[in-house]
Parts: sequence; C-alpha cells; structure tokens
Amino acid sequence: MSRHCAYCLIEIQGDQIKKCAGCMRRAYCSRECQVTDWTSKGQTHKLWCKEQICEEDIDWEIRQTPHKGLGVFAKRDLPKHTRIMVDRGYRTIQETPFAFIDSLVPTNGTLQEKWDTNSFYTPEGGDNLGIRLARVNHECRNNATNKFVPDLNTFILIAIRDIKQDEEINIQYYFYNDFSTSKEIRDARPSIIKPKWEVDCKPDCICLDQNIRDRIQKAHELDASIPSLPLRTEDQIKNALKQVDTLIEMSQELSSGIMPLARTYYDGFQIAITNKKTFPLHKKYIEKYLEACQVVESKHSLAYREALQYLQTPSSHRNHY
Ligand SMILES: C[S@@+](CC[C@H](N)C(=O)[O-])C[C@H]1O[C@@H](n2cnc3c(N)ncnc32)[C@H](O)[C@@H]1O
Repeated sequence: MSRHCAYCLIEIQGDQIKKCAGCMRRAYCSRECQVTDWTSKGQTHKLWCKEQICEEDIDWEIRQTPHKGLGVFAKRDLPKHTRIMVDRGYRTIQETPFAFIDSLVPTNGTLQEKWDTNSFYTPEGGDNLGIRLARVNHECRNNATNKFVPDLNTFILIAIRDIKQDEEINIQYYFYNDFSTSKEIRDARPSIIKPKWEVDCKPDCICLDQNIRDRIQKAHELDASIPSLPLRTEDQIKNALKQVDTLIEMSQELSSGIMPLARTYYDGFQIAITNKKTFPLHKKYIEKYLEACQVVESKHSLAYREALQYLQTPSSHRNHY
C-alpha cells in the first residue's frame, strides 16, 4: 500500500515509508519530515501520537469525486466521535508552505484565490488553512464537523455520526444549525457559500427548513438568556438548571454540534455549584463537558485541563457557594 508523507504530503511506496515509532501508523518520506512534524513547525505530532487519531491511507483517503473535484473518503467504518484528522492551521499565505497551497483549488487560481477558497474563518483565530482539511467537501447534511482549538492552533475533524467505509466525509462550510451564532450570521449563509464555494442549496435543503430555523432561533435566544438568569434563591437556580436541560435537549434534537452542547454543559456546572442544594448536580455537567472536550479538543488543551481541575477541586471555581 502506498502512503502519503504526513508532513510534505508526497506519495511514498514500500521501503521509502518511514513510520512513527510511537504510534506505528503515521508515515513519513524522510527523517527531516518526521522531526519537523513532531514539533509545532509541522503538525505537532508529539501531542497526538498516543491519542488515537485517524491517519491518511489507513482510515481515510483523498480521491476524486464525481462532481466536486477531490474529496475525503472513509477507508473503514468510522464510528460517531472518531477523530478523523488533526490539521495544523496556517494563518497566512506566507506561512503556508508554497507547494501545499499551490496544489489546492481553484487549479489555475492565484495564491490569494486558493487561500480564500480553502481557508476557514475561526472566531478565535481568524482565517486559517488546514492543508488536509482543505480537501473536505461541503454538505448541508454533514457527517463530520471541524473544531478549531486556538491554543493548539489546530483543527480537529470529528465524525458526528457513524460513517460507513467508502462514504465521503463532509462538513458544513458555514454552520446553519449552530445555535451559538446570531440570526444575522445564520441568515447570511446563502450569500456566503454560493460566491465563495459555488455551493448551492436545493429548495428542499434541510438548512432552508423554516421549522428547523425557528427552533434554532429559539435555542439561540435561550442560550443567550442563560448567563443573565438570576441565581439568588434556590428556586431561581433550579429554574436556571431547567433552562440548561431544555437547551441540552434542543441541541440534541437539532444536531447542533458538540461545541455549543459542551458549552451548555459548562453553563450547567457553573450554575449548579452556586448553591449547596444543587451542588451535587455539578458533577454530571462537568463530566459531560469533559467528555465532549476529550472529543473536540484534547487532554492537552487549556479548556480540558481547567475543567479537570474544577472536577477535582470545585471549590477553586469562583462561583462555588
Ligand atoms: C475546500 S475545497 C474542497 C476540496 C476540493 N473539492 C478539491 O478538489 O480540492 C472547496 C471547493 O470544493 C468544491 N465543493 C465543495 N463542496 C461541494 C459541493 N457540495 N458541491 C460541489 N462542489 C463542492 C467547490 O469547488 C469548492 O470551491
């Protein structure tokens, strides 16, 4: 089986393939590429080596699709919450190794056009280009999602449902069911995805369903109201937790993604610990939050380490009663 060098991406065969001695899965064409990839000059593999991340050519591959150019396909069944790839974000054209960016679509485009087509906007880190993520195509009914972890400067691509072998892996280029974004941003979606990626939604597309749009707006309003709910009396705290539980249910019903859901669990934790009576509930919320963090971030992320500390010593949180 041929492989692709995890750093410089060239195709390698037979005894040219050098594997990481830690995971025995990640492939390189040379020791130089392996050394670079271990550090933050490459994909910082030292953080991910023991973390069960999928690899190109073993778990997924890049190949031609009938109508969308290249795409990423599962080479085996990938269960929900599998971490399909971690991909370092490049912040500028200058920082991105030229050969990578030059190979991207539009084929005859300028570097700027390639950058614009393939980079993704992240609220926490501006535009970033992931060189492997750049091959993932858009679907409104996506089976995977990409999360940017700012302190690691890395995208993580996660299966949000079971993906079958040979199925194409796809993401929403611009979320429509993420209740944490405002109505204006959600409504701007068609005017962004069409000119930027030439992706058109059919009239029966799920993202144009008015009923779903109304439910998302309701969830958005509920989400925005939670931080300012009064928490002076026990009844007020119980009511706030009820709102949190309603939002958790709505988020699951709307498949809003793991990130907003994780934040809602964290809200529940912060509310529960403010009162002696509701304090025992804090554990359920923070454990769920940590579970989500393990999927969408990593044990190395700041968010995960902080939350673990609050699980072990809840009294160290400023809201503790
Ligand atoms: C980030 S690239 C994805 C990888 C690209 N297909 C390639 O060959 O490298 C974005 C481009 O892929 C194509 N694309 C992505 N999703 C598509 C879809 N659902 N339908 C048609 N074309 C799509 C569009 O040309 C878009 O500008």
